[in-house]
Amino acid sequence: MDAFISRKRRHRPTDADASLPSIQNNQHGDHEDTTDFKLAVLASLHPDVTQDILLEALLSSDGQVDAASETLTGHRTTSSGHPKRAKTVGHQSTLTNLVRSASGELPMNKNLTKKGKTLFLYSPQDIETHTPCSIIHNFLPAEEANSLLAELLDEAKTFEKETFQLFDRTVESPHTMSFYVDSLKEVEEQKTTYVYNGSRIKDIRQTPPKMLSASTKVCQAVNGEVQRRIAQYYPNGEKLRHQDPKEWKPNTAFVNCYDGPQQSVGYHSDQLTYLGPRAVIGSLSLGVAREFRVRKIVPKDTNNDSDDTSTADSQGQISIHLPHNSLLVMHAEMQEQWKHSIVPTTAIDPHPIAGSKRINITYRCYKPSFHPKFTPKCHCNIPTVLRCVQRKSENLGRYMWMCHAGYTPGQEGCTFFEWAEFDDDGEPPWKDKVEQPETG
Ligand SMILES: O=C(O)CCC(=O)C(=O)O
Ligand SMILES: [Fe+2]
Repeated sequence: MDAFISRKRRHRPTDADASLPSIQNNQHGDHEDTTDFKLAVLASLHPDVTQDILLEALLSSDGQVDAASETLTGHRTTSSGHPKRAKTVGHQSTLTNLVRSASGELPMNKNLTKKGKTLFLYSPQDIETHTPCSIIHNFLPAEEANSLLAELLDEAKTFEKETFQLFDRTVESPHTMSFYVDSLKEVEEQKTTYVYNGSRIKDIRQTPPKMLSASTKVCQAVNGEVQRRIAQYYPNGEKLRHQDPKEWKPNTAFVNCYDGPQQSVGYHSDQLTYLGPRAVIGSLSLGVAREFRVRKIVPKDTNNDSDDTSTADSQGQISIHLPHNSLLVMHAEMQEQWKHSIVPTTAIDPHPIAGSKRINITYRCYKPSFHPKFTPKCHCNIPTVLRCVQRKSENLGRYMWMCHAGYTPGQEGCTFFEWAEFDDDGEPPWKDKVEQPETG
């Protein structure tokens, strides 16, 4: 997984400030001082406390993270001594029949979530109709899924939590992870060239055999799903602007391990720096089933107070059930406009092989033209991070290159900011300098 959170920059006025959009942090990515960011901070400091309790504490502390944290330290458990339980209002249903229009068209934009509510979806049809994701259950042959799970449980014994600097504290991610590339040469290159939140990832490994062979199947399935998505859901059956028309070929993966029901990852969008705009991600779940929550990012200056319940607002969320051996495809509209998370829960059904653990592999396609030797460098001489304006209507959807050195403990960032431009296929202006790998 990418850095699941990054610290808020100390504000220093810049020339770009006038036009600087308010941005969101994300995993392998971005937040700033949004409620999500504060909730993620609190979740890191209080991993045993449920999201709604965190939110309550934050609200009663006027949005002050430190004050909310103190409240939670005093009230971590109920009088019975048990951690407080979520009071999430949820409902589960098969919605397909309910929402299909008379013409049989799939009403993609008719979101059914409502402020403060969670809609639980299980069927592939419901999931692809109401979220930018599609899912394939029982993806690998059962034996293959089990042996891949065993291989990764073994790997996960030595996974570590990611640590990052947050104000004066060093905070740990609420689960463990490692990063995989397919060859030793790429391991070396990652160690010396690629930058994540201003520093290098320490634990980079070579993809083990079963994960590598699963990757071939993931590749085929994801490309099939992408083509189907374009044909069935996108306007005029055409790919999105900035979406890469070429075959999606995974060459890197974050493997996450969630050990027990309380391990989680906060709301984030995945970082696009090395994937480019409109990225597609294939996410294979193994072991204990968990809930994957998604929610649409609503620009801040949009009026969210209306009673229009057909529009997903910044609070309403959709929960996608991710059982063992399911492949979730996050499509090209996901990272720019939606956030996702794995929420802590109070109970799980143990898995016969994994016990209380869930393993998740997010297969990604790092693109040659987004190699850090090509992307803009900031004044600190560090390759910059690619972000998308997600919250402000002004400049919504525009991309920008920014310094991310300040996210590393002990390091100060600079004020570098540059709008990022891409052609219709998501290629940057320097694409002609880049040697493209052979396709096929
Ligand atoms: O565990 C999951 O399903 C999601 C992980 C994730 O969001 C990530 O690695 O970026
Ligand atoms: Fe993610």
